[in-house]
Amino acid sequence: MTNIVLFGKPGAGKGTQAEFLKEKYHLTHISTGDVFRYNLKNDTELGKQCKVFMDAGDLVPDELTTKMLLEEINKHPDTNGILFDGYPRTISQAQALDTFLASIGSQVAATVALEADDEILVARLLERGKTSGRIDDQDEEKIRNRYQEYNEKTAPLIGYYQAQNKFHAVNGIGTIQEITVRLSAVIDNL
Ligand SMILES: Nc1ncnc2c1ncn2[C@@H]1O[C@H](COP(=O)(O)OP(=O)(O)O)[C@@H](O)[C@H]1O
Repeated sequence: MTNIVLFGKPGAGKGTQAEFLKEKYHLTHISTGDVFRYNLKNDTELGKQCKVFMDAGDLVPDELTTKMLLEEINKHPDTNGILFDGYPRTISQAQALDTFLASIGSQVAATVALEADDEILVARLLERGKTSGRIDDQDEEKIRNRYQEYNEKTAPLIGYYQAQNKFHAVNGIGTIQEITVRLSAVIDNL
């Protein structure tokens, strides 16, 4: 299994790039944001539990998120590898992922980060909010809160993966195709 973590701030383009990478490398794409939104839309028990956090731009508690993530992974026992998009977002989630993957004889092969300036990303999200219907993309204050969550809770993962020699950063500014090429160069070298 080649498991890859796609890393980056909100709006960095993880979802867009995941669509290309999953085809190219035959990976199973798991987006925690997409799974949460699906549950919100369908008003499931999980959806009810995560709504208040998501609407505010806060992270959903680790326990709930990790339980959901492991259920998603278990749906694909024969996968070639998983492309994680939006998980892990905290050190505790990264540890839970490492423990789980080790228990099935696997590991994270690499974390690939899309880098971009905050101001460009905030503008991108506000633009996306005009058409996506996502409540968390329509209000600048909620967007700023997501960046604060990122800086406090998610940014420490850079050091976590650097310590394992698994962190690779690419420039996230350019055309979609240019960025796919940059990400592919990292993955091809693994
Ligand atoms: N790994 C996670 N841990 C906690 N909350 C998460 C996680 N992944 C997604 N969420 C929740 O879902 C929301 C949207 O996720 P996502 O679409 O990945 O966001 P973004 O576009 O901000 O990167 C987050 O703001 C958060 O509330």
